[in-house]
Amino acid sequence: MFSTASKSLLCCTSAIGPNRALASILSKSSSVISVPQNRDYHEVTGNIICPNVVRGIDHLRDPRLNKGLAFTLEERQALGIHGLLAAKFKTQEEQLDICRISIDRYEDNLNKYLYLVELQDRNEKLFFRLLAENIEKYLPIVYTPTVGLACQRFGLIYRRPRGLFITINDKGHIFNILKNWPEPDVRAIVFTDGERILGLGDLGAYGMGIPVGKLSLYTALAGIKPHQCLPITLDVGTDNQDLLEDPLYIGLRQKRARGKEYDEFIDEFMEACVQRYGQNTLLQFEDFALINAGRLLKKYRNKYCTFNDDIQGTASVAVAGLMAAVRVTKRKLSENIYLFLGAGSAANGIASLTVAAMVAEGLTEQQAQERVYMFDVDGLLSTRREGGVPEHAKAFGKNIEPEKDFEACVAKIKPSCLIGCSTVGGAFTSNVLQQMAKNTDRPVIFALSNPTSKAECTAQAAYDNTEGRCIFASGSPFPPVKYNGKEYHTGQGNNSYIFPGIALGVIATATHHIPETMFLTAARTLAHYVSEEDLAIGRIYPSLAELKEVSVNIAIEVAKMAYDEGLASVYPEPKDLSKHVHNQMYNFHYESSMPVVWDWKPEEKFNVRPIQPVPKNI
Ligand SMILES: O=C([O-])CC(=O)C(=O)O
Ligand SMILES: [Mg+2]
Repeated sequence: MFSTASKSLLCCTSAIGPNRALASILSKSSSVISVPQNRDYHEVTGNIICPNVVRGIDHLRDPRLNKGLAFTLEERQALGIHGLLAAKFKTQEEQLDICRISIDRYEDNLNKYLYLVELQDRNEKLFFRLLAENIEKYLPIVYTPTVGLACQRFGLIYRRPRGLFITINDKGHIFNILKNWPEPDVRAIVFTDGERILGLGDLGAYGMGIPVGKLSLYTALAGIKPHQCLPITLDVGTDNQDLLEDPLYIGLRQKRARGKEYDEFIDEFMEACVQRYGQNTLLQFEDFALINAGRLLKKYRNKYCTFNDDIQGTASVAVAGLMAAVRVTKRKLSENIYLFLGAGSAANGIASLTVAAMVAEGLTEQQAQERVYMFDVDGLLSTRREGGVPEHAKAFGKNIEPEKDFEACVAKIKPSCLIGCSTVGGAFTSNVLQQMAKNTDRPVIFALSNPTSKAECTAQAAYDNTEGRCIFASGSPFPPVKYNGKEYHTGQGNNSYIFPGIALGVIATATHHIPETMFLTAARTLAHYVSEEDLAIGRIYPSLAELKEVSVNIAIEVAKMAYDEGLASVYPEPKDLSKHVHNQMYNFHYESSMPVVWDWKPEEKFNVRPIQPVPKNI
């Protein structure tokens, strides 16, 4: 049986390229350098290029070296590629124009996605510069929401592999697989087990698009060098029956490993990562299901340099939005009543960080928790309901009358902030939204589930049903809203405002673990970026165009905190942290490929004695 995903036909660009393995097998941990004999291999790892093992044509075939028509005449001749390119010499700017024109020709976003994937495989610097300079335009393609579609269609669009697939069958050998990754200087690994891909559910090995997309933002937004980033999918099977029957499915065709087998696998993975790349390697959990996300974070957070983006990154961006909204509602965080739809990892992460922010305003933890309500598939989290309150959300259960009807709940509890983390598209009905408008003068409404189809309501619906009085944010982008003759540009409360900056700060200081307070620092830094102009057009986040600046500033604040709290391992502490952070960053512009030539004068300072006759039979 074909899944819906694989049945739909696609017209796509070709991304086929030579599938050559890259050269260096240089393991930090073993400090053994082995240079493969295969002539097709060459030594290009990270910033290090060994010219004696890079053949001329590799400068065109290797995406990290390729500049296409931007190679100068001198470079073409010196590298032995003259004649392999058309006569025209182009600047990177001219190439960027061509890229934009080419992408604009596609109407279908998935084809735009494929063009960009192919560009990344062909010319890395051009890809990242294009993305970094056109964030508003291309972020929704390489990232949410289009990346969600790409994951659903992954079996069809899978061409050149990117990242590592480690399966449950590799248990006992994970370190050996990590050794196959050619880059010796990985600083950050984003990994998923594919069980909760955005709001789309269990996509198994098709989830690989997510770590790849997240790491594209590491580079484009925070300038983390591409060779320092490694995307990994942990393939432990899938419980998605549709995929198990999909002939195009590329993952293990078996049910998910669970329990002891799964836990041992993740334990081995975490340990193998630090064994291969060092104790300070940043390990970002992405799109794990509720049953694993929270407990694994708790298990590893003080042992490794790790965080869960869906819990902590999402929490940080949501709290930043709530902080910025204070300037409009004139209500302190501790004066709101919060109702969450969904009581999963994202909801609990946001709720906990909001509690921390309310405590910072002067409430006790208990007083702060009393202001937070949650509603899940079984209704309001009431200690009196059948089955009680799930363990992971215990802090937010209330001793009140159970309620299974969400609309009734919104009327009864009268929240001033409604936060959707339910993955139920359209769950904020007109009635719910109208009730929010009755509850308070300026209701805060966040529809955070991704991608767009899973958002709890659209931006337009939120404005239409609250007489334009709401403060709205969503996880996926929405087009501008028109209300009462005015246009509003609502913000995207997506963790992309947070994780690249956190990662840069952590990497630049080699922080050995990441405390919760770092996410509060990131939230405050982000909230400071929201200008009066942003608020005037309905946006409680800075524009996506400012994402790079925001990310670098989050990194600097995180770096400061790492030193203040004794978490950094880069010593001595740099005098100028901002400069230190900037110094680590990727250069999006082409650099010269000319061999470096320098003066070298052999000096014969000594009078060498004449060669003596060599005695025989020695
Ligand atoms: O990827 C995104 O857009 C945000 C996120 O982490 C999720 O929804 O899981
Ligand atoms: Mg996620």
